[in-house]
Amino acid sequence: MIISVNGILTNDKEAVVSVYDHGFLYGLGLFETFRTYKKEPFLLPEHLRRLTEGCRELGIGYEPDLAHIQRLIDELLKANNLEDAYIRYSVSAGVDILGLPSGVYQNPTEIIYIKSLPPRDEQIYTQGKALQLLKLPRNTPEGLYRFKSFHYMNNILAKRELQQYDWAAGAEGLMLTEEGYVAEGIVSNIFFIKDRACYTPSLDTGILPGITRAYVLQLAQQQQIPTQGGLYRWEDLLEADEVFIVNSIQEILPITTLFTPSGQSQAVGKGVVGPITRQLCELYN
Ligand SMILES: C=C(O[C@@H]1C=C(C(=O)O)C=C[C@H]1N)C(=O)O
Ligand SMILES: Cc1ncc(COP(=O)(O)O)c(C=O)c1O
Repeated sequence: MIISVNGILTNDKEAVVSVYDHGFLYGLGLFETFRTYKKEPFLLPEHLRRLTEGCRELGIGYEPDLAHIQRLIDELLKANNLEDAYIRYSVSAGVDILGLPSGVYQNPTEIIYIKSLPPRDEQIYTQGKALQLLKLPRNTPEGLYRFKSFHYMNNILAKRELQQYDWAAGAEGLMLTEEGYVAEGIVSNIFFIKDRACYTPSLDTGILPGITRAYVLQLAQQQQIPTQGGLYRWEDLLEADEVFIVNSIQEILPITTLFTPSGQSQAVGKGVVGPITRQLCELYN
């Protein structure tokens, strides 16, 4: 694939970063993952805003420029002959001393990855996916709130646990906080519907403030569906009428089966994709 490294289109097999890049040395980097629809990146300003705020907090001297990124995305789509693509826009802190930094990172490394998207599985929107409760708790954020940082060890350990559950092939893994509150999926935020109201874990649980989470909350509010962020337990999902998960690549994914770590399973509501989930899926994008 052709990717962009500091604005230069590069064959991904030849792209290199320094061993002194603090993204490599200390995981000090942020990224945004989003998709394009017929060459148009979806919710790009919102992604750039989250990236800007993270760079500011971490002292990475980098300010995303919408026109610059849009131009690079256009070039990458053309170079890779794609229209609907998975884009990962990464900014690492860049080269600095061997040791923790003391000031602002002045030479960040900007990398834009691109890959094709898997074919859309229409069955998910009729039959739904499974959600596997994991034993591994969600770690606490790096700072006062969670960055979309390179630090995905907790997520990767969660995926390794998920792979132990033979019955959960294709499921998303769900992590709880240390206190036992519903947090988020390995790569998704979660919602549930009860008595026609829409609930999602509060950002106070330390979850990623997902771009799609915010967008879906807006969609629900525009449809006069009551929404609430709060502290919820696994039992709330067991008693829910509908459950779905969201992220910028997979959009809104209905959940119709819940699994515990012991393999016990339960259908969500009537065991079919619920009406509000269907309504939000139809409204998405
Ligand atoms: C982990 C990445 O991005 C996340 C993964 C997905 C996905 O697999 O569907 C979607 C968006 C992000 N939550 C990444 O490395 O791009
Ligand atoms: C842990 C986690 N939560 C939530 C999300 C969804 O975030 P977004 O809607 O910004 O893609 C992701 C996706 O990157 C994620 O990795």
